Amino acid sequence: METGIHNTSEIGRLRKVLLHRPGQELENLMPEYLERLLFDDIPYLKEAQAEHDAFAQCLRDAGVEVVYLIDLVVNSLTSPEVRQELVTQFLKEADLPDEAAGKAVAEYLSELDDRAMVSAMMAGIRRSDLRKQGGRLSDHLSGLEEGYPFAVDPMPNLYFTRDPFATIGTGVSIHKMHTVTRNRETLFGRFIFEHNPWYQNAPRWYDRSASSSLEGGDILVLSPQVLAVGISQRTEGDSIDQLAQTVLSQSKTFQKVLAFNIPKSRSFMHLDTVFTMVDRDKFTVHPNILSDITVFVMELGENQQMQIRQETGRLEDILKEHLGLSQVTLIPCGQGSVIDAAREQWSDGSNTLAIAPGEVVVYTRNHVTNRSLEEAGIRIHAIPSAELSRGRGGPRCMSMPLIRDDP
Ligand SMILES: NC(=[NH2+])NCCC[C@H](N)C(=O)O
Repeated sequence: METGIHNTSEIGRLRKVLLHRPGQELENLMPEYLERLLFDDIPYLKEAQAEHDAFAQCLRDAGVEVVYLIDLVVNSLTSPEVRQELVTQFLKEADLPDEAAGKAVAEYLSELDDRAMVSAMMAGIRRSDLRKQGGRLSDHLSGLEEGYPFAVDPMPNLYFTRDPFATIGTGVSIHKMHTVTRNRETLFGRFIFEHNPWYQNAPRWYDRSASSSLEGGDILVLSPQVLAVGISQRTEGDSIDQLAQTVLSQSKTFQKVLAFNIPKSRSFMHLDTVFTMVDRDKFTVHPNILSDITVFVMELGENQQMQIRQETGRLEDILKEHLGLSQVTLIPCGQGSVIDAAREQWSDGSNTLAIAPGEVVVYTRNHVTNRSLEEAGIRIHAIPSAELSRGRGGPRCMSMPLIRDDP
């Protein structure tokens, strides 16, 4: 059955990709709340949008069809009942202080058309946006009180479409995110894969109702047979158990999951911040994971029981063994310099997006790593990122492949 999804590798020619153009949610970032909202500074929206438009155009120039998250969500609102269901669940997850606030936000949203409503859900709702109710003076003072100025938090990380859900083969895993702020984003994925006519037939490999966290930056489709998943700051072992059991037992092609144990730190938040695939036998890596990395090899035995064995060694040898490669090229971030690796990994020098075998999108700012890629025979498309980088994500983070050619 056609599911609208076909993603069997990291490097097959990219045909269709999901992006989110940063919106007013970035104008609702405040210094005192940056940490909770997972940002390290406040991007200048106009420039961030210009940089993101350059990213989208770079993909279009390469023949990739770009679709935007807001369009998929709006096209999922196929009836007034579905729209109401989204509003109801959105309000439940908005951490509203009381019933009156819920009514005020519901009234505010009810006055908007579908597109404006979804945009407001993404951007966050300022208390000053809400029309004052009632004839009491106290109702009109609420906006003047000290205190938290938002009725509903913004979702500033939405432009990192890699993470809330992930396409794997012809299906999708919809995630439970490590943080509350990002878990709200996965509600849009639920509605797309439940109601959007293009995608509602996609098999589910994971669901946002799960109890343990899984994020898409930790999932790499290394081949039609092999998935890599990071055990990271954001993704728990229990989640990988569940994902591996479902994918290996229900998909028609995947045979193995490699669970890589990586440092649990903010700068190494996902596997794709330290490791991405740029060609059939070439990878970018952070020097810290080149050797003595531990991987758990997960396969189903004859009785469909999961069999797990632990391997520790050089990443190169692990990849050769499990991908059946005679040789592997590992391209170190920052050309292996401790200083340049630290600097460029922080601005996602390892976080490349392959648009075809040996052809990747990178940030111009990571010039040391970019030079390594070119010296290894990789064709790079460098895009500006002065503002986009402030969210701590790169070209791979900012994209979710919907259709790729097989590798
Ligand atoms: N796949 C990735 N590396 N995503 C990066 C996401 C960055 C975002 N600020 C967060 O902390 O979640």
